[in-house]
Amino acid sequence: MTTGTQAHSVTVRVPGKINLGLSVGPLREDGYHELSTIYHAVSLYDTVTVQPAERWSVHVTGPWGERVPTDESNLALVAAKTLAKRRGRRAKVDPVRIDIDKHIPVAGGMAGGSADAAAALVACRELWGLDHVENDLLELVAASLGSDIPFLLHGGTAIGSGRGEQVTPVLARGELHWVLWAGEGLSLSTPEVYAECDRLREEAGVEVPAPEPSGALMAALRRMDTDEVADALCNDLQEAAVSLQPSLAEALAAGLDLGARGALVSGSGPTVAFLVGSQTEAIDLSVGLAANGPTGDIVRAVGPVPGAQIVHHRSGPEPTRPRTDPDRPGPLGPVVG
Ligand SMILES: C[C@@](CO)(OP(=O)(O)O)[C@H](O)COP(=O)(O)OP(=O)(O)OC[C@H]1O[C@@H](n2ccc(N)nc2=O)[C@H](O)[C@@H]1O
Ligand SMILES: Nc1ncnc2c1ncn2[C@@H]1O[C@H](COP(=O)(O)OP(=O)(O)O)[C@@H](O)[C@H]1O
Repeated sequence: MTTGTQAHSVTVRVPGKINLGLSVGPLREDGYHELSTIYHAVSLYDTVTVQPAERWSVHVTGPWGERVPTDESNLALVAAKTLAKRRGRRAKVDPVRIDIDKHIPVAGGMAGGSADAAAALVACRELWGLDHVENDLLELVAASLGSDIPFLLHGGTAIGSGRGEQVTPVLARGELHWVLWAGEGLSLSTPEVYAECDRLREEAGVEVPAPEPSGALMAALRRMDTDEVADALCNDLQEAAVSLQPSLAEALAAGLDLGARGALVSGSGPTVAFLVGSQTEAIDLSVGLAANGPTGDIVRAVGPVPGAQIVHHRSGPEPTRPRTDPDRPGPLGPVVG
């Protein structure tokens, strides 16, 4: 898109995700597992702001800020630098300072690092005026950096296949209400959870079939019937996550006892997602968990919500109004108002 004036800063809001279904196939030769997953973006957001600077840097604030690396390994910084390399010969780009306001649990199975990477791609494309970088190229760059990143460009509810990087939107109407629980001091490494899943399967001597989307879950989403969705929630990584972090079993049981319609570990965990029927039920469950559940951070959220969206673009001395309606699910990439 053409901005006319040089942008001084661009702010992008990006959601975390849960996996409503996660079917994990056999280990591939490249070290990844073939997947069929149903991603679902929820209203727990990080905010990523980029602005031109003398040198590349990243600064992180917010409740999870202290757990995020600010060195060269930060995924938002990696994403920005990768886009800078892929910009094409004529486009000139300056280094950027990246500010992340971190609300998505770190190493929690909600793809927070991937979310920041997706946000950095959308923000830098806008800041640098890379109108020629089409969504397809942005998706390619995203996929090269992490399996979950392309989904965070889309948001909504979508099937992920391949290693998770191939994303197809699911037509689902209505809203689901969630209570998210992130246990105090808990974190799990994604590769370790996949490895534990392989180990448990080998130990049980099970033949691993090709992954496929759950028909029951797809049907429940078409009807958007909360109880049907609750019954169809499934995650092949849950057993492995609980094996590595046994306290998760207690958290899952506590939420169900306190009235959740359904419960599952989000992706590789350890965040637990509880499905409830309404905002009132979400408040009741949050209060119940805070009073009687295991210690952790408790957040209410709804889904689906759109992926990485520009919410503020400062191109002159005065801040401009938000350019998008961040609550309206939209197509891939920013929607210019
Ligand atoms: C499990 C999931 C479910 O959505 O998310 P999280 O729970 O981590 O957020 C994803 O598959 C995580 O995706 P992401 O975190 O982007 O993983 P990547 O950086 O691509 O890969 C990190 C490592 O995870 C393992 N991996 C990842 C994806 C996949 N399909 N098979 C794998 O075996 C590999 O060991 C890989 O080296
Ligand atoms: N911007 C970032 N936000 C969060 N984690 C990041 C970021 N950049 C790099 N990381 C690293 O990525 C790892 C995975 O974090 P995250 O994406 O939050 O979890 P998950 O893979 O479970 O969804 C963390 O251990 C952290 O060190």
